Amino acid sequence: MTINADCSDLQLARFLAQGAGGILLDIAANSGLSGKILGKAGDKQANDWILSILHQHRPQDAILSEESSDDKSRLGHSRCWIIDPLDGTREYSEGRDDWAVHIALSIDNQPNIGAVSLPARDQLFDSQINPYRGQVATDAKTVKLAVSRTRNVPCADKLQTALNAEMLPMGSAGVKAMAVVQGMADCYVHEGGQYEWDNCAPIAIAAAAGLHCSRIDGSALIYNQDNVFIPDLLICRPELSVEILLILNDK
Ligand SMILES: Nc1ncnc2c1ncn2[C@@H]1O[C@H](COP(=O)(O)O)[C@@H](OP(=O)(O)O)[C@H]1O
Ligand SMILES: [Mg+2]
Repeated sequence: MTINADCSDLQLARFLAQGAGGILLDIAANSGLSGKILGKAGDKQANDWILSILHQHRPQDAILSEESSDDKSRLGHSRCWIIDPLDGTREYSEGRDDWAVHIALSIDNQPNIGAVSLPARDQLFDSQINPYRGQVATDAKTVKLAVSRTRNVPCADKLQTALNAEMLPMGSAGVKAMAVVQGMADCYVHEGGQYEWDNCAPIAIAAAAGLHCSRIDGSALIYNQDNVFIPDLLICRPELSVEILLILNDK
């Protein structure tokens, strides 16, 4: 796979998400590896390839990747690529299809450009996606919540009770965020922590699609920070955001 030297940031993000997805599918199909060893091999090979392309095409830009050490030199840069070469490593290792590749470009701490591939589903999303048009995920009576399939999320339980909502457990932050973008779910809520690479590209895409994106106290999500831990997040249909924020912040 190749890409033109004069490609745009969005074209590059799409190329990286798709190419790394192909590498991950190939390793899963042909390496003979399984379980955690498969996950580690996939993470490393996808990361190495993404970094080699970024070094070639955007040598001046900073990079923050889950799979690379962080010397914090990125803090002096306006432009920082924020990468999760394999989000949903657990699900990938188990041979499931709910895992993703996240490629984001943060400019001045904002999640400006994003591409997320769901390679096992042959899907690719980016931050020039058509705007959200108020599509309804359900029969409009039952709110559907995308939640972690392996982690306890107390605030999702709170929403389920208050809204009589239906839980849709699935792996990967990217998969859950894209479920809301696609209208398969109405809301993705997480607490207990994530890192910038887990949500920067998904948030860039969800925000471009017109969805509400914030921390669960309603404050903004900010990237390329000194501390890359992000305690919680909320992505939901915009017309639900006021009600959901009130429920989440009702003490
Ligand atoms: N409490 C927590 N602390 C750190 N990372 C977390 C976390 N909860 C979820 N994540 C990360 O968020 C991603 C989605 O998790 P989940 O499917 O449980 O919602 C996973 O990324 P990785 O697969 O890249 O490690 C997972 O590690
Ligand atoms: Mg991740």
